[in-house]
Amino acid sequence: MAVAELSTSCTKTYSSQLSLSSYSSRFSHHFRRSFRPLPTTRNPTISCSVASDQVQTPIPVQADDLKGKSECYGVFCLTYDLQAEEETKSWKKLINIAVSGAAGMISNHLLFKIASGEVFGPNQPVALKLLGSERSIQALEGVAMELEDSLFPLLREVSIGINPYEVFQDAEWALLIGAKPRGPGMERADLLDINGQIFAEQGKALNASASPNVKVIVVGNPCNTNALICMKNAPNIPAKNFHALTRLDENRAKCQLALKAGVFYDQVSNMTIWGNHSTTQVPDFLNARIKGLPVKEVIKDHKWLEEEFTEKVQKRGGVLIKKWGRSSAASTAVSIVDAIKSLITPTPEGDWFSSGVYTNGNPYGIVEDIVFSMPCRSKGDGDYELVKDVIFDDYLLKRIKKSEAELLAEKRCVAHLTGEGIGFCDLPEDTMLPGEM
Ligand SMILES: NC(=O)C1=CN([C@@H]2O[C@H](COP(=O)(O)OP(=O)(O)OC[C@H]3O[C@@H](n4cnc5c(N)ncnc54)[C@H](OP(=O)(O)O)[C@@H]3O)[C@@H](O)[C@H]2O)C=CC1
Ligand SMILES: O=C([O-])CC(=O)C(=O)O
Repeated sequence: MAVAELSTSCTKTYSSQLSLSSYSSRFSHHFRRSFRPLPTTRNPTISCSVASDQVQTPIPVQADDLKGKSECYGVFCLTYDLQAEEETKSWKKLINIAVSGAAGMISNHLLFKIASGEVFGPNQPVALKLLGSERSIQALEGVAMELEDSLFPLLREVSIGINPYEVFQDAEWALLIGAKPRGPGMERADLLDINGQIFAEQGKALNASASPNVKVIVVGNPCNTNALICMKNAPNIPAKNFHALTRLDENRAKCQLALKAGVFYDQVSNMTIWGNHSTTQVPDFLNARIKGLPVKEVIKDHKWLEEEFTEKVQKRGGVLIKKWGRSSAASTAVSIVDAIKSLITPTPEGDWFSSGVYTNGNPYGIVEDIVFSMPCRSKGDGDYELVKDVIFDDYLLKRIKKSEAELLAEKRCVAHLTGEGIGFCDLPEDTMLPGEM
């Protein structure tokens, strides 16, 4: 089946039959310019273990070694018996955390938080499994060196590799951050396809290699649809385990409400972001609370809520890029930590958190079979339930519908990557990431 570009600039069809190489060679010039097929053969992972009772000489790994060998890295080649030490023998079983885009900006903040114990707790040793690419492998070694030099007691294994099937082996958490940023002149449809290929491949790899109950948080944009693609390519993993990160949007919304109300942001609760991590997202001021009161009772300027507040949250990422010259990385890492903690800690009574999750069985009438940000509660077991007691008004429903329509259009656009036929892109003109303006 041939790929055909249709007449308008944001309308394309894609076939699920094409291999990556035939796809890239037959597609339009900017795909050819920027497309990099993922490795299809298994490349070695560098496994770095400090969890058994042997002691080995550290051998630094050179980038060139990666193709042929599997070696541990520096201090992580040393091995220890955790049971032999008084301090470590009460620790929990080591958990495996896979991170893609591990040499990127967000990961540069996140990895050190995880390794420090800030995320999973002071008795939880962690293994970091870092996924890079041929492009980033040197940088990934630099990251591993910084992890070494940080002397984190809880960091017991580090592995780096460029093959997701190997890096995701036995992963209990997969934090999928790596994705191509949208470049000048690139259509959203192109971005959906390029990044969708990455997430289809990583879904397959998770399906084949990860722990069957792995929790997956997709950060790389467009994260809702990437999460859907990943999920569809991983049929052995429960659909409920896939999240698209909208926690940064929730945090941004809480901050703006606190600022307007003149309170500290810990007074803002029940903050839902509905929908897509894009400029159609809906920060819900109808159900949110300030000091336990409905926001609309505290902030009387409802026009501000509907217009300024909503737009501020939707476009916060773009404003930040203009100031900083790059997209939010530190606050995104913090929000990933928040998202994980929300799943491994019981949600405070009466409160909830937002996450982009699979819509099947949702109680709000949102169309099924998409990944949509909704209010969730957790018992702290890694799972969540959707919150039932939320209210809607016409404004909220209308906005939710718009985000839903956008996600349905994105889904049609990636049908070739979800096993649902030929992708057809008829995206709304104003479809944007929060970082774009
Ligand atoms: N959901 C959310 O709230 C937010 C999401 N984001 C998204 O997170 C993602 C990562 O952001 P950030 O860490 O700042 O980005 P960086 O540019 O610093 O890192 C991105 C990583 O993606 C990888 N990548 C995968 N494919 C490609 C490709 N074709 N071209 C270039 N790089 C590629 C690269 O790693 P490698 O070479 O190892 O594959 C790179 O290190 C982006 O998609 C961004 O839009 C950002 C902020 C908030
Ligand atoms: O558009 C981007 O890459 C940044 C982003 O998602 C955000 O800041 O919310």
